[in-house]
Amino acid sequence: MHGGSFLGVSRGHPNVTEIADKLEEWGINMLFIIGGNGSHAGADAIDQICRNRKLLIVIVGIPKTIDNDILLIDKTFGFDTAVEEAQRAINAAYVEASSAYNGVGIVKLMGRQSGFIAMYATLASGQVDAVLIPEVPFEMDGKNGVLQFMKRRLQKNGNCVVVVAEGAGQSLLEGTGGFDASGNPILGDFGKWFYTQVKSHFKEIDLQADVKYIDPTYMIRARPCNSSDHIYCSVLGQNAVHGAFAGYTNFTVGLVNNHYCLLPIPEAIKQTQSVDPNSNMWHRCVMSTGQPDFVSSPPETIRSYPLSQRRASSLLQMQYQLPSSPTPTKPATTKAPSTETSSF
Ligand SMILES: Nc1ncnc2c1ncn2[C@@H]1O[C@H](COP(=O)(O)OP(=O)(O)OP(=O)(O)O)[C@@H](O)[C@H]1O
Ligand SMILES: O=P(O)(O)OC[C@H]1O[C@](O)(CO)[C@@H](O)[C@@H]1O
Repeated sequence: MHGGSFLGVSRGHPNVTEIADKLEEWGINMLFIIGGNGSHAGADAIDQICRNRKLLIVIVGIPKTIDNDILLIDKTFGFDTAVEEAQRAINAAYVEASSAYNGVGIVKLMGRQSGFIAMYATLASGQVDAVLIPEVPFEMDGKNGVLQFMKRRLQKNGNCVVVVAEGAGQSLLEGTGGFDASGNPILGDFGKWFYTQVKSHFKEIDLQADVKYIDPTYMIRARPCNSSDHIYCSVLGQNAVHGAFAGYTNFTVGLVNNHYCLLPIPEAIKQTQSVDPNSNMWHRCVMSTGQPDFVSSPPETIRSYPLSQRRASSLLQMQYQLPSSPTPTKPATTKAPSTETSSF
């Protein structure tokens, strides 16, 4: 087992009409497309052409991306491995930071528009002071800003580890305005920008700090898959073939609430799956770091009572479906929480 893809990867809009032409010319009657949102959009486009031409060609997607950003399915193939490797990078950052005097470790993780890798790796490591993802706005400066928080953590613990997702804080940067060959926006380099800001801020306030920046992104993506992903991938492959031989088309495969399912591609590509800041998982994540909302004015609905209560209350409300209350009360029974609507 090794990482990468022996089939090769593509960025850039292939000509879907030419693809359909070749399928027809070569008499291919099943096409399996492995990849993320873009690849599935391509699969959908090819399916449309095949339908228009009344070609009996089955088009199947297999969700493979470390980003885990495909709608409806619990996880994409590759995500689990990415989280495991990302957690190692966080551990390295923590070891460095905790060994240095006022050590600061900044770890950049992939995820263009979704912070799943950052969120899960943070949860898995338990060594993160703050995590910044694209879905959750934050401020750098001011008393509620990230920099003040980092200073407080340094004063309290003597070290601080911050995880930043690739797509975080784009509103704070000058956008590149460009797009890659596949049409994905080219992002500003938030990780490096953040590192520079942290360094110059501590210099400005005369706080001696040893700031290190770790960018393990391609090492994470290039890793051979772990055992869980290995099994998952095999089952996805088997289900893709079963579905194709059963005569379905324009579908993808995946775990949905822990059940293997076939899903229509048009539904799966309606939008990018992203971290829901109101989800149990994000709440678990911020509970584990203990980070506040890095904004000067939190949304109206949660402004009226303190952070500690707010977190407990929102967790209880979600898990036991209590009515909204500033002072959380104990649920009548302690039976297991009703099933969550999604694994996030
Ligand atoms: N609407 C579309 N029609 C046809 N092809 C598309 C479309 N969108 C994307 N593609 C093609 O699918 C391929 C993969 O797309 P993209 O580069 O966005 O990666 P992805 O599948 O989303 O996976 P990842 O985000 O993990 O890299 C590219 O060759 C891209 O041009
Ligand atoms: O190989 P490239 O073009 O640098 O792509 C990087 C992107 O690919 C991914 O690894 C997978 O979609 C993203 O997390 C990241 O933004």
